[in-house]
Amino acid sequence: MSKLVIENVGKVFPGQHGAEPTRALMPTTLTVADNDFIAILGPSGCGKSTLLRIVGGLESASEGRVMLDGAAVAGPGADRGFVFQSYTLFPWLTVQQNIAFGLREKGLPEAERLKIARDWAGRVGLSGFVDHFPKQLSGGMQQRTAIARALANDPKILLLDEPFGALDNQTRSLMQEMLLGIWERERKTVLFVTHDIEEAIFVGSRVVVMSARPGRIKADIPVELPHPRPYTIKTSREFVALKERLVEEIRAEVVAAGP
Ligand SMILES: Nc1ncnc2c1ncn2[C@@H]1O[C@H](COP(=O)(O)OP(=O)(O)OP(=O)(O)O)[C@@H](O)[C@H]1O
Repeated sequence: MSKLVIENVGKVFPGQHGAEPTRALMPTTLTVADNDFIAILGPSGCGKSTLLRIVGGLESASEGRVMLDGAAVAGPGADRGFVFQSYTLFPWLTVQQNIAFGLREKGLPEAERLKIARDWAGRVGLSGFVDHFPKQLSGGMQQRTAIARALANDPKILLLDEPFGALDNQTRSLMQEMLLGIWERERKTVLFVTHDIEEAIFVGSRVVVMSARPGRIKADIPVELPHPRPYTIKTSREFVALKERLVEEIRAEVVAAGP
């Protein structure tokens, strides 16, 4: 059964101060199976974030509808876990308290919230940092915390918008492995927006390529690399062939998008 159905979802932003409206997203249809890991690639401004924000209920669609487990999405909710590129932790809370934060809404007693948070801190490699505050953490550790916070709530779907975009290459690579490891163990349904072709192939079970603005889906390519995927898979023949194909797809769109 489909976990998520995005049905002819489009977005037009009204023009500000008499300007023309902006079409950010052409009517787009995408069906996501339970436990799928969809990487969404596309040139800057093609509407990737807009699509993700509509699924997250942070933005309303101008047309079409989003169904999650058969129910229409009508706003934000704890059944969707969001992680953004910029660090969004509460600076006055520790790592453990940040991870536990969303669990309040579930009405769990504090001891249980903190236990779940400690467990998730361990799963993202932050066991020794539960009492640290965000300003004491590197960017990578802050994003580990944000991912743990999103997952601690046990959402139906995880929505990641360039979560590793601000990290250096080495950290980014470690974060990809961590996220993929969690997915391989826990089997979550994930929508993951990225600019990075290699990242999309490494983590994704499908790569969806969007066209230049206003975006629509121009290719939907299964990644048939086996799991578990060690980072060395990035130099395998299959990986390199898929990367070459995607470079061509994206290049055409970046050229079409213009400077
Ligand atoms: N609130 C808004 N009001 C008006 N226009 C907007 C708004 N949000 C986004 N847009 C426009 O919609 C288009 C799509 O934006 P969006 O951020 O979804 O693209 P993106 O593919 O995620 O880009 P990037 O990869 O650069 O983050 C862009 O032209 C953007 O300027």
